[in-house]
Amino acid sequence: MEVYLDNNATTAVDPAVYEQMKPFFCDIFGNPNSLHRFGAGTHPKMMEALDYLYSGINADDEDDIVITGNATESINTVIKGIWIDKILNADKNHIIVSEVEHPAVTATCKFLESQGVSVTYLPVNEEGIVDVQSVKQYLREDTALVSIMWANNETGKIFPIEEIGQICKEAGVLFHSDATQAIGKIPVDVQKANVDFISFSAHKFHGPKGVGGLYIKKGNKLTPLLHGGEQMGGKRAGTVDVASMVGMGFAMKLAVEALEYEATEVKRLRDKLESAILELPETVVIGGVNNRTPNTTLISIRGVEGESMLWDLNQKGIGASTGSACASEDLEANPVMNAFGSDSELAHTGVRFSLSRFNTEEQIDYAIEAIIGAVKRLRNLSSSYAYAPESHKSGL
Ligand SMILES: Cc1ncc(COP(=O)(O)O)c(CN[C@@H](CS)C(=O)O)c1O
Repeated sequence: MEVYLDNNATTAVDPAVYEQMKPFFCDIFGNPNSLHRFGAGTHPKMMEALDYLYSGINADDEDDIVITGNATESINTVIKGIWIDKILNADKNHIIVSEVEHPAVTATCKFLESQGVSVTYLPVNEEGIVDVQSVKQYLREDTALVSIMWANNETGKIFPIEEIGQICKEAGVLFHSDATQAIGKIPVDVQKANVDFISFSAHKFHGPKGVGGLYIKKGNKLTPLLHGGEQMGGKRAGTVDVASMVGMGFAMKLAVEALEYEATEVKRLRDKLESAILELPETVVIGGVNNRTPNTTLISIRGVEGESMLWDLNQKGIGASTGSACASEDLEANPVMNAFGSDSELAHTGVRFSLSRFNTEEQIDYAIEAIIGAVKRLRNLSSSYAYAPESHKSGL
């Protein structure tokens, strides 16, 4: 049996999404910017896709949603656009992010630091989220942007976006949230959250890889990352991938319709898997079990190297990860677990399981049996592991 439990890395395209995309490869193939019928033929479904995207995040008609290549591009567009507009060409020079952001945020901020920008990396508390008051505490006269993720890709922890948005609004500071791990898992309402920008990727909610979105609240202007043709009103040059845009829009529609299923059935299967693993001694959920996206659990299993566990599970047809896929290659300690203050040994023991609406009870039962067997086998093989209850910190 094959069981895919790495949906925070990427999801399968929903077959219904694929059906919507098919016509735009060989039949309705015109360039949307062409004035003739072959180009105009793409417009109805492109407009429908935008309607689905706007309603999916409760965007106002006067707001903008720019179709990008992925969340990484959307995030770079916001952070580098603010750098150009508010720092290089104005009097700001400070950005606030959390220390557990995705590398698309942190690496971009590191680049800006190399260009002389001051960046504050807010710590997370024992719950794994940023304290709202710490945002207020670090705001400065020259703060150009606050960028805090909506939900963490490794722990699933949900951040207090509405409260942070209110603080930024009152302070007159622009607020971006990386919503990549929120859309399709929990409700995302850009009006309630007081965000100026959000970023997202279609392949996180059963849309195609290689297409994403950037929400820009009305009244906000950003120097584009990509210059060229007049696509997206000049906000993102380059011929639009029509099939992917249509796919992303339809995936958003289906994802919003499935939020109730995520909150109930997907959560039930995640809890079943997690509870079975927590029956084992010296296991703990990183960040605790509250206030998370319904599909995600990051579990530390003392005495079991994350990579060894993944190899063992892969042999049994199960796909999971030790943390974000983009950090999988390096065998560094998990930065999110480091942020929790976990010791170096523990920081290598995290395994992330992230479910989707396509996982079944049978698959989870199979995975539980395989995981329990793998843990027992690997602990028996470990030269350093001996069950000593007093040695394991409860919680992280
Ligand atoms: C919160 C967050 N923000 C941005 C991205 C980047 O998405 P792209 O479609 O690659 O551009 C991701 C993708 N995180 C995957 C791959 S590294 C994970 O395994 O956690 C994300 O989780």
